Amino acid sequence: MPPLTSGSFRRAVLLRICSTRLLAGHRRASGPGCRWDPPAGAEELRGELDRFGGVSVRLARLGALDRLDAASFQRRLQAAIQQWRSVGRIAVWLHIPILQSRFIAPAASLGFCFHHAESDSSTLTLWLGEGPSRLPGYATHQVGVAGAVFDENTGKILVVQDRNKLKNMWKFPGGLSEPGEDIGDTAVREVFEETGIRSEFRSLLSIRQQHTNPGAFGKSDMYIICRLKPHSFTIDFCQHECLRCEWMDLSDLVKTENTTPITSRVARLLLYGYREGFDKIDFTMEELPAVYTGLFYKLYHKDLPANYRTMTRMD
Ligand SMILES: NC(=O)C1=CN([C@@H]2O[C@H](COP(=O)(O)OP(=O)(O)OC[C@H]3O[C@@H](n4cnc5c(N)ncnc54)[C@H](O)[C@@H]3O)[C@@H](O)[C@H]2O)C=CC1
Ligand SMILES: [Mg+2]
Repeated sequence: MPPLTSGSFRRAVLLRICSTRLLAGHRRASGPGCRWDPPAGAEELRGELDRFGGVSVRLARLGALDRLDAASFQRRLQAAIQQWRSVGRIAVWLHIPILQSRFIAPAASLGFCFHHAESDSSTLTLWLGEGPSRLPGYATHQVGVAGAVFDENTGKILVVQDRNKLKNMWKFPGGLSEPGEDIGDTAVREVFEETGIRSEFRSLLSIRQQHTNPGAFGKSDMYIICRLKPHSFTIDFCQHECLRCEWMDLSDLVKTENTTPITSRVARLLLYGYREGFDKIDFTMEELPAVYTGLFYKLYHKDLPANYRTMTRMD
């Protein structure tokens, strides 16, 4: 390395200080205001800046904390908060691996709250900006999907009675969507798991939204019913979940009182589609590219005539 002149030495020192600040999230990372002494202990809690002006600290990446006790952690976190405040950070996201959960209580005593938890870690947040917190909440809804498997050749619909319910009413087989699973795939999977029937996604028929749902741990519940076409017909139902399972005349499901209001309504919708054409009731699906991200998404809506799809101006 060539010897440093006094000018280049000063630039090198400034560069080092400024890059330290970038790691810790300093707003005024260049220019004469760059001189800065971090409070003792704050340096160990290095975080990454996000594009909103918050700092994200991942304890799993900070090896120096391995042998730290809760009280020492609290002192370091307090010093770090003081530093983040002084440089105008708006929020702190603290990601704590489950095996370092001893750090949760000290963080909470400094004002942190839970944002969410996954199986092996929890994330706590502290709002440092002005006014009430503008941080977005975590997942708000549970998504359940049912399959209305309708055989157009016989006019029969696949229905089950739930084993674990207090009242044994007829309903469509279905269940909770898994993370990353498409709606149609959930319907086909749940129908197969509960009834042994193989089927294919045709359309989305209805969405119910319900809040403070006891079955969703008090959160909101989206219950989506899809129309499926059967590919097999021999029932082999799941004894754990279902009490009964059968192919029922759609007209009987419309008439029966032994069903839930939503099942009854969708049975009427299906009867209307069966008689007048499914295009009257179907929201079909198309996969489209997302802007910027390189990902794809599924879009559901009523059929759009070809001339409207290609329309470039209003005639
Ligand atoms: N209107 C309707 O016809 C009905 C609609 N739904 C909707 O269906 C969706 C959920 O469908 P499910 O068939 O319930 O889901 P699912 O088919 O994924 O089954 C849930 C499984 O978890 C088990 N389970 C649930 N809580 C449990 C606990 N605390 N301890 C042990 N095991 C537990 C159940 O026994 C069942 O085996 C929701 O969106 C719900 O709102 C549910 C029932 C009726
Ligand atoms: Mg189920």
